[in-house]
Amino acid sequence: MTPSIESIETLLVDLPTIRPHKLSVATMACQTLVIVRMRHSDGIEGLGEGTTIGGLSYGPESPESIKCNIDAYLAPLLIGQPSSNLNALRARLNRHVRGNAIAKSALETALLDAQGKRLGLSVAELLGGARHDHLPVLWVLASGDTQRDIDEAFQHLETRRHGDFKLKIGAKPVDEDVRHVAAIKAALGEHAGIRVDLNQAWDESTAVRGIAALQEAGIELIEQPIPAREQAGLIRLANRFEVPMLADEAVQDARDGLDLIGGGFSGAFALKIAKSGGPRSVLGLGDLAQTAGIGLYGGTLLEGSIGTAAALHAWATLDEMAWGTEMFAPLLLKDDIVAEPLAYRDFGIALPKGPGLGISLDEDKLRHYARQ
Ligand SMILES: O=C(O)C[C@H]1C=CC(=O)O1
Ligand SMILES: [Mn+2]
Repeated sequence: MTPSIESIETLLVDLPTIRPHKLSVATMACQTLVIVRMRHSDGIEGLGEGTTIGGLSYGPESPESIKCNIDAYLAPLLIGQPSSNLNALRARLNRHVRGNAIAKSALETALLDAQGKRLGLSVAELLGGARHDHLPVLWVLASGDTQRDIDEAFQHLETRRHGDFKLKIGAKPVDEDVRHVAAIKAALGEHAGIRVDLNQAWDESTAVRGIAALQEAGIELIEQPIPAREQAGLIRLANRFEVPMLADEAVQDARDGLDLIGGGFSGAFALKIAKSGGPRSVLGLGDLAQTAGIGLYGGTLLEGSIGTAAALHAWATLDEMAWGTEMFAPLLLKDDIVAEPLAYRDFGIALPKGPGLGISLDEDKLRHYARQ
């Protein structure tokens, strides 16, 4: 008998961060994971996860809306359906629910995890097979303090945990941000690549001034300097400067990718399972970018170990990513809810092995951190 989806449980899990994480849109002392436990009639459980950053400050979904919209709208569309046809289930969700890509990503992840466990295959194998079993991972310096960021960077270089760094800027006046970035770049010299992420903080004329100074300081990549909807502005900035632009919030899915490529964008794309609706859905944008010769970057919405593993399985199926990945968030959290933490070493992370995501829950930790 073909197995069917029996129940879908969602839990909000609050994990403290090891230090305040400061972005232009929010300062985080805690990350909330929306954990999905999807049970099937053959006794198999699939795990999924959705996250965002700072409640509603990053985008239109919050942890609470992800949970509520899964419980009220998405789960009822899946319960009772055959478990194994991911493409039919994706189409069903997209037909009846607009947007809500993070909620859909958590469900798509749980479906893939269950199917992998059922067939004895990893999620990467279900997606066509892994081309890499170790992916580079940078660290995000966002303590808000220049010297603390420099100390953090040297510590990660010495222990060979991270070799490149991304700086979160845009909350302070341009000149102050540029001084902060230039001081970190000067301290690290040629030891490490330094990129910045503005999270849409600047308008275009501020961006022209700021990027000129960042280029001069030796910064290698400028992520989402201006608002997501200003795609034409991002294309102009990419054409104006030698330092490449990385589209993040501006490129949610393949449709956005097509618009940017069609408009002559010459920078790189940040992929995120959360933006595109899951580890299978994100590959549409990945394939489009690779066809168009656009460099890729494996992005995160600061997922915990389950969401991070899901993204790694997707990234592993692609050609080598020109800009590596930022799948560091489990290390930003003080504790974990999985039995075996992900293995970070040699400036990167190992693709988890075993069927499905290759991840299992620590039930005690989950109970401890789950919101009542
Ligand atoms: O890139 C983003 O916009 C979101 C995220 C990724 C790293 C981080 O610290 O925040
Ligand atoms: Mn970003």
